[in-house]
Amino acid sequence: MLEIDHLALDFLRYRGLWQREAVPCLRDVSLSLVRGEVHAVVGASGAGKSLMAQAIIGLLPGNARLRGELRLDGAPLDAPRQAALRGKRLALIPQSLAALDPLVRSHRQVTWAAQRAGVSAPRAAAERALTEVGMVGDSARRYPHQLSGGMARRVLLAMATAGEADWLIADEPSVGLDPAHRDGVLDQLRRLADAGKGVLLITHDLRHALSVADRVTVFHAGTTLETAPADAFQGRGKALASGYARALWRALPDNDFARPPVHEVAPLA
Ligand SMILES: Nc1ncnc2c1ncn2[C@@H]1O[C@H](COP(=O)(O)OP(=O)(O)OP(=O)(O)O)[C@@H](O)[C@H]1O
Ligand code: NI
Repeated sequence: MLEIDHLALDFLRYRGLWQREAVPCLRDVSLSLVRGEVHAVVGASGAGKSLMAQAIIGLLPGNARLRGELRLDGAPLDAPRQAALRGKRLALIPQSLAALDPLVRSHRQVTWAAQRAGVSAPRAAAERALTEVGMVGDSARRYPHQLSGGMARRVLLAMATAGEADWLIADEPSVGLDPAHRDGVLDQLRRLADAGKGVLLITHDLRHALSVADRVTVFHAGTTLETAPADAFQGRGKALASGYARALWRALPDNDFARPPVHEVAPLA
């Protein structure tokens, strides 16, 4: 089990020449991932979802101050353990396409990821991972600048899966993809969970989350408001505990199409 327990995060920044102040970005984030599940985290832009992903994997900027606790299989997931497990047992599909190395062909980057993870036949693992995301033949040999945004995102997914990690943190893995490829990516995450991996799917799109997730955590202004089973999102949302989660659900076109709750987002104090 991968547990995130009351995580809070501030950024330290200079105010004037001498004074430093802490800018809060995560206030209270708790959720637990289990193997075999797709756990979606849904929330508006700027809510802190990517910071949570970076905190789990241990790749926060140096001026970040983190509180709270991360645990993996009951033991603290501290910085040395994150460094030891990153890319091996714990993989991230980053939100930013800039994570690709501009000077290296796609298939080589995927092979390196498999090598770093220590799999026994990295080339074959890379080939499999690229085929799985539909990058075959010439397209897999391109440099990042020769890829479309959606292709680059699929290469990042292949890099994360080539190492056969047990836990996969997918930060907006289907953004910018056409519907067929988007569904392909979501199906793949589902299959990985069905094969016993733990998958955290970060997305701002509740509909996409509900199409694959077992459980959904609703994230708002640096706080996890509630975690609900996917089937709690039905009807008028009476099974949901928070007004914000209900509002997100009812804002979907198939429901009331109520005004999206984005205007109600309170600034972080
Ligand atoms: N390195 C940083 N230094 C200072 N503030 C940061 C830094 N990274 C992120 N933030 C701030 O933290 C907040 C949360 O950012 P984050 O990227 O986690 O949001 P998000 O929920 O992933 O949004 P999106 O859906 O747009 O990806 C934002 O207000 C952002 O400006
Ligand atoms: Ni993000």
